Amino acid sequence: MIQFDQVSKRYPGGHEALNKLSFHMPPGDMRFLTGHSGAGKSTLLKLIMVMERATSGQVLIGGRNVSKLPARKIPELRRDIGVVFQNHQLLFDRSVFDNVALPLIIAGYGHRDVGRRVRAALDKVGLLDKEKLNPITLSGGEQQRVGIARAVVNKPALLLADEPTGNLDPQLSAEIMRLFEQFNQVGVTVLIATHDLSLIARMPYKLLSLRNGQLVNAGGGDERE
Ligand SMILES: Nc1ncnc2c1ncn2[C@@H]1O[C@H](COP(=O)(O)OP(=O)(O)OP(=O)(O)O)[C@@H](O)[C@H]1O
Repeated sequence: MIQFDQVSKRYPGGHEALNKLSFHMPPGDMRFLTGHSGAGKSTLLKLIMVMERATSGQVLIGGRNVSKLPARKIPELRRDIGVVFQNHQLLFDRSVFDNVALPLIIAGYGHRDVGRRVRAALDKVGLLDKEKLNPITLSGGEQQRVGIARAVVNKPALLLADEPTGNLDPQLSAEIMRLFEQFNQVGVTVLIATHDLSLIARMPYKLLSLRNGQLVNAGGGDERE
């Protein structure tokens, strides 16, 4: 599903954020991406979403080499990738329903399909009864669940998350992780960048650990094994 071959990323200004990174994550896998602040976690996720381009090496997503993907093909790729951010980036001038519906409306789904899919996504994250509310009235954990519903409403094969529990207490963080596990159990490939080592210590998933732009567990194995 995700394959990096000797991928380096140098930002303008000369900083090398990633250095000859190689790993393979098969479809249906769930992994945590860890590393110190500035290690390159967000850069790695941005290369998968083609928000940034590799300076050298190849990034393959679902067998497609996205390093050279023409700009006009990027929206099609992104439709198959759900993304969850730490600050969830919800729009506070519209309802929970409308926030979750946004990716479907952009993709051109009809009214009936939108309603069906949005309610299915809200049901999965336990927020079906909150669809009419403005997300500003929800708790931090609930807002993050709206963000997750929006990320999965398109039924993406790949779900990426960048510090999705950064603002949440340990109990809410564990609930959010359980949601990611549920999506993984139905076949979604899941990659979660996190600083929260205590949260993931008891979870049975492999780590991709970065240090200064390099994998410290090269080959994609689990450094805890
Ligand atoms: N647009 C950019 N221009 C220049 N340098 C950048 C840019 N984005 C990131 N960097 C640099 O690349 C390195 C890796 O950054 P990145 O955001 O990938 O790290 P991270 O592991 O996600 O860190 P954090 O946990 O703090 O979010 C850092 O040194 C950062 O300053």
